[in-house]
Amino acid sequence: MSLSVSDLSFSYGAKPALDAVSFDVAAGRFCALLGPNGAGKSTLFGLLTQLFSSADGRIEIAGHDLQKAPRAALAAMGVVFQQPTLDLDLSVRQNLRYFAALQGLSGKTAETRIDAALDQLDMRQRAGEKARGLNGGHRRRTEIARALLHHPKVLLLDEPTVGLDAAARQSLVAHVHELALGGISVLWATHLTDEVQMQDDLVLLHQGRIRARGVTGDLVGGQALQDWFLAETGVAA
Ligand SMILES: Nc1ncnc2c1ncn2[C@@H]1O[C@H](COP(=O)(O)OP(=O)(O)OP(=O)(O)O)[C@@H](O)[C@H]1O
Repeated sequence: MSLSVSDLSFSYGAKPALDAVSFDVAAGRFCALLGPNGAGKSTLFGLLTQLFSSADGRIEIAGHDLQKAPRAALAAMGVVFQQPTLDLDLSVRQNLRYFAALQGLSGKTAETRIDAALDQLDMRQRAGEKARGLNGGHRRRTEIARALLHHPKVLLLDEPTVGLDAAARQSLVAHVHELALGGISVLWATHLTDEVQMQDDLVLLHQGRIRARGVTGDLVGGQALQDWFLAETGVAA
């Protein structure tokens, strides 16, 4: 498994936010982490990225234990956080070059990887433009390209479509599904059911617990995902 989470629990003081969460994402799979506001998605991302840690449970990334071998585990992971993190005064290519340098990539290797990543997100023709001039969808695609430069095995995205219009959302969802088809494991956190496709893996998180997991089409059994989600959580998507 590229990403494996076992028995993970976390509390903010006395307040439990995650309770014995376990799931896996295999290579080449798009896994939607679906849950209403407050479900624990951001807490899980915080643990996966080591913003904080928990003594309860285990996280493995590409076979590396995040507690015991954090450098190897984190090196196998690309992350797109909920809050945008581009430098708006730099061009798309400069934003990627800076990140490549942080990863120890420079010269021709860096440029080749930057071109390849921009191609994957259909952003190569905009490489020279300042990030400030891009719309929200193109900014997000730039951030995803940047997260791919070090060739991670796992890509984490925390509600990446927040603030985007419907067309940009749809395009981003399609691009990231294509990345999964290329072999990377994707964990996509969202509270929006229309971002999930029937062939995707789904982890339904509600009030810190996993309520269901499996292939989306199998879980919903012919219902619309939105109706199933409402029935499972009592919250409209
Ligand atoms: N710093 C914190 N201190 C105390 N409680 C917190 C803190 N951060 C989150 N929580 C609580 O933990 C629970 C899980 O929150 P979390 O932000 O992980 O959920 P989420 O699914 O990401 O929701 P959202 O979509 O609103 O970000 C919620 O009940 C939330 O109120």
